[in-house]
Amino acid sequence: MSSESTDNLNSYEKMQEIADFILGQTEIRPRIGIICGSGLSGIGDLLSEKRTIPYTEIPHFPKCKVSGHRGELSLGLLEGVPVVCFQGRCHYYEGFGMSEVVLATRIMKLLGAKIMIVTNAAGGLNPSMKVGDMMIIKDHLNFLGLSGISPLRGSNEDRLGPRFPSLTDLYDGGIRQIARAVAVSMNIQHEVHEGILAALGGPSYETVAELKFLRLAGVDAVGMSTVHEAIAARHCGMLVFGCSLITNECIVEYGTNREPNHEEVIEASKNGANKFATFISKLVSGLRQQDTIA
Ligand SMILES: O=P(O)(O)O[C@@H]1C[C@H](O)[C@@H](CO)O1
Ligand SMILES: Nc1nc2[nH]cnc2c(=O)[nH]1
Repeated sequence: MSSESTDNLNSYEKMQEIADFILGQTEIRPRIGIICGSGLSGIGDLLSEKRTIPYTEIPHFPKCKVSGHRGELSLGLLEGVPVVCFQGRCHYYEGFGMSEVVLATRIMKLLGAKIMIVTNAAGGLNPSMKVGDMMIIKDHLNFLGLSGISPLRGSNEDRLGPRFPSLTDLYDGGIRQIARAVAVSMNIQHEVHEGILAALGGPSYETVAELKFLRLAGVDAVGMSTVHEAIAARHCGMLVFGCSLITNECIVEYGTNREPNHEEVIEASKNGANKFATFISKLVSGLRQQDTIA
């Protein structure tokens, strides 16, 4: 499929076909689905009894092309929990339609996942956040969604969820609590923040004026993804946990001669990837112990 916006993946039957194809490749029946952000595909390397499928082999599946995204999924056991890990995502700015952007989310639901863990690389706007820190997403400000660009636009698929879902407490409070406890157990609580993610359209980074505006609005970190998947996950009844790796400090002053760039984002996520992956795998272990995935 081309990366042009075809937005033609709304068909439940097509999604079921994709899910059936994946289920036919493995005995793993995932309880948790993970979406890996830029440079964070290493989470999938921690899986045992792993079966990896390149997106190019999956019927109808869009092919993501941004560097830092591997373009494959892995099914296996993480801390003994069956999971599916999407190592690479499609972004709206690439030209994909929203139904392609959230396809992985809907597929994990059809594979049987109850919880979605969604991750991304984000710019740190809150001055207390340093490159390499993590931010548990407490809530989001979705600038695309506020103007009607939604994965739920179009006729509703009732087999997935309701026409008018609520997004109150979208990022599950119980899972966030477990994540905070994991941070303490790893002695990284000073590096693990909790805050508001703003989603912008990208692919350009933000202007100084936009960042000043976002700061006034209470935003802690800025990204180009994640919120659409979170909305689609809530729509189809999954619990959502979101976590950002802070890959760059937002430049909120003029004339500094500093600029954000994707190479810096990838470099920072490479450096932070191991700790981030350990944090996510310990969270999965915590979810198993609390029977959240039963
Ligand atoms: O897939 P994510 O949201 O982690 O990727 C971020 C947003 C852009 O794709 C890119 C910007 O550097 O990283
Ligand atoms: N919008 C946005 N997304 C990012 N992803 C990684 N860094 C950034 C950033 O500074 N801004």
